[in-house]
Amino acid sequence: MLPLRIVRCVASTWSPSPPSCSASSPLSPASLLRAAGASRSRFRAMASYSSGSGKPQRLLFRQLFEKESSTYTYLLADLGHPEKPAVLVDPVDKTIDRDLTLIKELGLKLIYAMNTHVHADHVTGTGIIKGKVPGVKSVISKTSSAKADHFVEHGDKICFGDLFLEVRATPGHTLGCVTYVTGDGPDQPNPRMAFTGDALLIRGCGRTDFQGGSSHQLYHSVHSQIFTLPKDTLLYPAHDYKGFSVTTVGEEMLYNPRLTKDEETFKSIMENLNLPYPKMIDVAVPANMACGLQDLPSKV
Ligand SMILES: N[C@@H](CCC(=O)N[C@@H](CSS)C(=O)NCC(=O)O)C(=O)O
Repeated sequence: MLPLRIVRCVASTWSPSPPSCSASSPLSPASLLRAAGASRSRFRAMASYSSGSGKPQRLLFRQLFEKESSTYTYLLADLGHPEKPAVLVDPVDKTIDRDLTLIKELGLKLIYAMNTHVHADHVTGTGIIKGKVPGVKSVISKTSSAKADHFVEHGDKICFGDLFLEVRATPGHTLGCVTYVTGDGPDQPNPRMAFTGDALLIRGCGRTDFQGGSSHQLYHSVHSQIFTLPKDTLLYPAHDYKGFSVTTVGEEMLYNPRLTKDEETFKSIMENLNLPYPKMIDVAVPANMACGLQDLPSKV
C-alpha cells in the first residue's frame, strides 16, 4: 500500500491549460506531468468511440453493466498513445472476466482499476483484477480509509496516456465518495464526462443513511462540484434502476426531482426514502474496505 499520490494539483481550481500526461511509465511524476506535445495529426487517424462533437476523439469509451446490482463500470483508454493505456472505473467482481476479455480484444493496457467509493451493494473487482493482470494499480480516495495502491484526493489528476481524469471530492452518499471528471483542455474529450459514482444518479442521487452519509454534504457536493461543470457535461452514474444510461449537467439541473429542490426539502426527501438496506451490505462493505481482496496472490 503506497501513500503515493497520482498527481497533486497545486490548487483546487482547475488550470485552463492542464498538463498533459503519458502512461509509458504511469507512476513517474515526469511522465504524469509531461508538457503537452503530442501531434494533432496523430489524433486525426484515431477512431472515435466517444459521443463527441464530430471531431475525431482519441478517447475510447465503453459503458458496461452488471445486472444483479445494476452497476455501471466504465472503460476509458487513450487510443492516441502507442500502449493504449486504459482505466476501469467501478469494476464489479462478477463481471471481471467480461471486462478483461474486452480489454484484451481491444488491445488496451489496463493501468488503473479505480473506485468512486466503498460500495455497499456489490464487491468491487479491483482486487481480483490486480491478481489477474500484473501491474494494474488500485485507486480509491484517501478519505474512504479503504485499502488500495493509490489514494487520491480532491484536485488530483489520474493520467492514462495523454488523457486524464480530475478527482473531485463529492461526499454525502459516503464520506469518501469522489467524482472522476475528464480533463479540461484542447485534446481532452469534449463535451466533458463525469463519473459520479452514487453522488448523482440519473433523476436521483445516492442514499445518505449509512457509511458516513450526509444529506447536507451530498447537496453541497452536487451543487458545488457537479452542477458547476459545463451544462453539456455527460454524467455517468455508478447505478441506474430505471433503464437510463447517461444524462447531462443541464438536464439534471432542470429535472432532478431531489437536487433541484432547496436544501431543507432535499433533506426531508432523503430522510423519507425508506429504502431497505442493500442485500449485500454486510459482505460488500468489509470486502470493499480491502478494495475487494486487495492482497490476493497474482494469477488467481
Ligand atoms: N436494492 C439494492 C440497493 C439499492 C440501493 O440502495 N441503491 C443505493 C446505491 S447502492 S449502495 C442508492 O443510493 N439508491 C438510491 C435510490 O434512490 O435508489 C440492493 O439490495 O443491492
